[in-house]
Order: sequence, then structure tokens, then C-alpha cells
Amino acid sequence: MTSIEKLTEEERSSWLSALPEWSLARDGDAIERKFEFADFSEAFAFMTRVAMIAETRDHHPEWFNVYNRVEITLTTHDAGGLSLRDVKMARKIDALL
Ligand SMILES: C[C@H](O)[C@H](O)[C@H]1CNC2=NC(N)=NC(=O)C2=N1
Repeated sequence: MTSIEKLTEEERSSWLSALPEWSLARDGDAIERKFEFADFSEAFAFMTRVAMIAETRDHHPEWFNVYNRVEITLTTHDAGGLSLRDVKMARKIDALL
């Protein structure tokens, strides 16, 4: 499947322009976005929904949570960098909000 291939620099910037809330991290090998919720309960409810998506797609986030803040980093370990799977996952996550 082509979506497992690591995106080129050109593909990265082109896909990223459609994801304005996400920024490149780790020398372009990942994307990240920070979220803030009303409280821990809201943050964890969001994480639960992201977890369901991750399981369905077999594509899992790296993330960090403190109280009402959630930071998500998406990268494709199997591709050693950013792939279309990350872009699609970011879109799904954005659609939850
Ligand atoms: C065996 C399993 O399908 C793989 O390890 C999947 C699981 N979840 C994954 N998640 C992410 N972010 N990258 C991967 O390469 C990946 N691979």
C-alpha cells in the first residue's frame, strides 16, 4: 500500500498546508498538535475517541496529557517518518473537535 511510504519533502509541505493546526516536528518526520480542553474529563474523553480511531486504523499516536492539555505527535514507525497515514489520522482527529 502506498500510504505506508514516507512522504517526500515536497509531499509533506503540500499535505501540511491542508492541516493548518498541525506543525512539522522531528525534522519533518512527524506532525504535532496541542489541544486544550475545559478539564481532565473532557481531555480524556477526547483521548478515548482518538484511541478508538487508532485501533480501527492500526495507527497509534504518541501523546502526552496533563490535566486538560493533550499533545499529539503522529509519525509512521513502519515508514521511519511521516506518511499519508499520519495525514489521514490528523484529519480524523480534527473532525472530532
Ligand atoms: C504490527 C502493527 O500493525 C504495527 O506495529 C502498526 C501499529 N501502529 C502503528 N502506529 C504508528 N504510528 N506507526 C506504525 O508504524 C504502526 N504500526
